[in-house]
Amino acid sequence: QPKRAKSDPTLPPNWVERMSRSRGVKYYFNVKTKESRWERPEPEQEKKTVTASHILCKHRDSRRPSSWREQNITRTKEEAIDIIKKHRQDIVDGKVTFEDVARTESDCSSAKRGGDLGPFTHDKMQKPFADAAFALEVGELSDVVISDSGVHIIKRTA
Ligand SMILES: O=C(N[C@H](Cc1nc2ccccc2[nH]1)C(=O)O)c1cc2ccccc2s1
Repeated sequence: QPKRAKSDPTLPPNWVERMSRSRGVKYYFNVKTKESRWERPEPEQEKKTVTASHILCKHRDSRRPSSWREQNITRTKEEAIDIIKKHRQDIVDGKVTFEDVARTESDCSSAKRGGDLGPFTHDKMQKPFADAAFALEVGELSDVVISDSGVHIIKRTA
């Protein structure tokens, strides 16, 4: 559904506007919980999630230049970008599957799950990563994405 504006005039589900006869002013009533309140309830901030997997190649300037596969990561960011581009090409050429590459090559602990991060809302991941993941269609593979953790490619799965 479309993103709701902060000043959204509609009310969240089950809430109705009523008039208080005694005070002659509006109040709000939840027809489900029978709760009533004077202040207008805010529309729920939509909790849209996407489910995605990724392959991460860390480098020496990564936030944590260490991983399950390499105790002290010293490659440069440029080298990490080249490595991720090669993985992406192999996946696109059908030489390997995304999950198999993630399992052996990803510097993220999600490597154990074929790179699967599970479902997440936009606010839960670093912005560049979240922006890229939320821009993908289901099944789509991202371009190279740079975050403070390193260099990623992302596949949206749901
Ligand atoms: O932040 C994680 N792992 C970091 C590396 C990393 N940095 C990320 C930044 C954005 C998205 C995924 C990312 N993974 C690490 O292992 O140093 C996560 C691991 C897992 C494992 C399962 C599900 C979610 C997550 S998020």
